[in-house]
Amino acid sequence: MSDRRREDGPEPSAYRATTDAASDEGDGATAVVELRGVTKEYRSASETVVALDDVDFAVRPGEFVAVVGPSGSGKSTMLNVLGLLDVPTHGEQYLQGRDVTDLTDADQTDARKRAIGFVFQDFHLIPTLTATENVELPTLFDGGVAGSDEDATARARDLLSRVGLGDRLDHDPTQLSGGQKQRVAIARALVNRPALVLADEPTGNLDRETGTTILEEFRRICDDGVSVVAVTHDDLVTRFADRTVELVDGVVREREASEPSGLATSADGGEDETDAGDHEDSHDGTTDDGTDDHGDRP
Ligand SMILES: Nc1ncnc2c1ncn2[C@@H]1O[C@H](COP(=O)(O)OP(=O)(O)OP(=O)(O)O)[C@@H](O)[C@H]1O
Repeated sequence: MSDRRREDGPEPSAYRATTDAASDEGDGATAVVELRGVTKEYRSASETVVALDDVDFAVRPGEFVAVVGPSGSGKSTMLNVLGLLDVPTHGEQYLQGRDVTDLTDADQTDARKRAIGFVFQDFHLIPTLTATENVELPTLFDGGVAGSDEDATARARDLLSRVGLGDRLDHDPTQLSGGQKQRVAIARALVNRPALVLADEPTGNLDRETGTTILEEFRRICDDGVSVVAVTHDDLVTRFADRTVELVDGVVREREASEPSGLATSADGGEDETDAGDHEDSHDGTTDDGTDDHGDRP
């Protein structure tokens, strides 16, 4: 979590609304989302696959958590459950302190729209809409920004400016680079002021340098109190995350900070020269030499 945010106190968030009172885990921290003893089984006539096996997992406000693990270990299943896109077979789930385990489909959709934004590997932008229209899209189904009477177009433009695309507002996705498309997708994920952003391989289609700019964007989001959970095979993501959890055969375990990742190194196979170390030790918006690495963006 950001030291800067703690020092600065409760500034109004540029990205998200104040959340409802959520459960206190006993250490003063509030879980944005929590799984308690969650098991997810896929049953067919011939077999039952246990994709998640008695998983306990909680994310605090402003925390950036990377979820890694081998193919088939349950990462996508966990992201779908966290995003209220799939329901646990057993166990309990809380969103901002509210028990969402047994919500109706309609209530689940409502909770998802109000609290969760999604970012995908292949951006999922509508090619015939401008960047601004793509960001506005989630608000169109709800008659505006969730829980607010804010003008959706103005909010979309503001968010695009915040992610460095103030000069690309009316471009369509075919006129944008991969990194720019992903930043549009991040702005879209933030439009309804979510407490939680779920990202599925957010750097998967990006080169290392562009991936770094996207991860810096996630860090800025977290600095503003929004939590990010990213499923990834990319070692770079784990370097920017506050912590990494590993799934193996549906069982989750926390990875120690000192533990080697075991993931692939740089995309070109060479030695890793990323500046992510600046972020590992200091999530406060400054690099080790004290310069501001946030540019003039929030
Ligand atoms: N709809 C489904 N029906 C049956 N089995 C499923 C379904 N979805 C996933 N599974 C199984 O659940 C297990 C976990 O799958 P999941 O997609 O969550 O893994 P993953 O870690 O995301 O894999 P990858 O890294 O390859 O995307 C796998 O054994 C998979 O075959």
